[in-house]
This record gives sequence, C-alpha cells and structure tokens, in this order.
Amino acid sequence: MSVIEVRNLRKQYGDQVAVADVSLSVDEGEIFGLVGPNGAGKTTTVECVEGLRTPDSGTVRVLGLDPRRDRAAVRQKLGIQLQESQLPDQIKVWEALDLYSSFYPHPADWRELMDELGLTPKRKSVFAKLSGGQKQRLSIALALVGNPKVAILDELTTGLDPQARRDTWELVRHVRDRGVTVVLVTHFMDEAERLCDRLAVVAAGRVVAVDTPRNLIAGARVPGVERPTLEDAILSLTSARSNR
Ligand SMILES: Nc1ncnc2c1ncn2[C@@H]1O[C@H](COP(=O)(O)OP(=O)(O)OP(=O)(O)O)[C@@H](O)[C@H]1O
Repeated sequence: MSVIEVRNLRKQYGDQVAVADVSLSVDEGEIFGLVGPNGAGKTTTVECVEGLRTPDSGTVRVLGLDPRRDRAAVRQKLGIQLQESQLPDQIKVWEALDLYSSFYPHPADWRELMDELGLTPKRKSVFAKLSGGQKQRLSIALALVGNPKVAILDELTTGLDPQARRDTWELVRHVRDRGVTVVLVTHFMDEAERLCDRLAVVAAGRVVAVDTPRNLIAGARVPGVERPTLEDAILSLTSARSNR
C-alpha cells in the first residue's frame, strides 16, 4: 500500500521552477530517500508533502489525505524534522520534548527517545547552548515524539559525528521496524545506500530514476569506471540536469 502519492507536482517561486514535474509513491514501512544535486527540488517536494507549501499543480496524498485541505489530520500522522531556527533559544531539551508530545493524542515516551538519541545528559540545557549535532538530534527526537505513521527527515545526519550518524541510522531502522514509513532527504551516499530501501533521484525538478540503491548501482554505465559506486550512478543520472 502506498502511504505517500505525489502526481505531477509542480511548484514555482516567481520565475524559478523548483519542481517541474514530480511523481512518486512511497510504500508503507519503507525507508525512501530523495537524492540529487543542490537546488534539484527535493526540499520543495517534501514541503508540499508536509502541507507547508501549496503546489501550483498536481496532487499530493498522505495516507489518502490532502495535506493542505486535511491539515489537522495529516499533522497528527506526520513527523517532520524541524529546521533549528524554529525553536526558541531559551527552551530546554526536556521542555521542548514535553511540549511537542503534548500536541499529539498518542505520543511516544519522550524520555525514552531522549535517551535513545543520547540527549539525557543535556536535558536541562537550553537550545541555544547545544552543539550543532545535539540540535540535530533534538530535531530528530521532535519529529518522532508524536508517534507518527510517516516521518520526513530532511538532511537527517548533517552535522553529526560518525558515531552519532550510525546511532541515528540504527534509530531510524528501529522506527521503521515499528511500522513507521520514513522519507529522508540526503546528500550522503553511504546513508542512502545503507539506510534506504529505495531512492528517487531528483534533478532539475524531475524524478530521473526510482530504484533500490543496489539496482541503481547495477544499472550504472560510467565510461572508464569498472565498478561504479552509488555516487557514480547518481552523478551519471543527474549531471546534465543540474538546477543550480
Ligand atoms: N522560498 C524560496 N523562494 C525562492 N526560490 C526558492 C525558495 N525555496 C527554494 N527555492 C529555489 O527552488 C529551487 C529548488 O530548491 P529546493 O530547496 O527545493 O532544492 P533541494 O533539492 O532541496 O536543494 P538542496 O540540496 O540544496 O537543499 C532552487 O533553485 C532554490 O533556489
């Protein structure tokens, strides 16, 4: 069953076409990655799925609901990784988790999440005093605290140290194993390859390929490269189409 359906999505900012024509469907219980160059339209696509932006045309459905029209219902079922500037400087880690969990009818145990993300020693620290990686981990915890059916994680492990990245992958796998569908936007090829069941390769506002990392690598034809990596495969799919 597909949990997210995007059909012929188009979104422009003034003259800038951010998303030209994106169609994709995300199955229940998978970890689905969006990859592609800067400016390809990945974040705009997920913002339309989250209901934060109104498409110019096309349709978006999340669990059969329209994220703009059925905003309240979608919000209960969707966990979104926030950009850091959306939290007040003086809020403490535990207060943010406690507050966000109060927005949902069946929240996760925020103390457990705080622990899983290694934030317990920082529970009384204010947001402004957290390191970049700690802020990032808090944003992941806040995306998961409502016990969502679908979690959308934009730049999941940006700014995390190698151990924290691996711990975060493990956490995302656990979340998926609990039945949550995960969509993530990433520039890290190791993350895309090890964590994602399927990838949509986006370039210049269009999906140029959707497949498992393994099949993308197997299908890559790169002149002069005998054993292409996922990065080679994606670069060869996107090189002529950058939006930057
Ligand atoms: N609020 C905005 N106003 C105007 N243009 C925007 C806005 N947001 C994004 N864009 C433009 O739309 C295009 C797609 O941007 P988007 O952020 O969706 O790409 P992305 O694939 O997420 O890129 P990145 O990998 O760099 O995060 C870019 O050319 C960007 O400059």
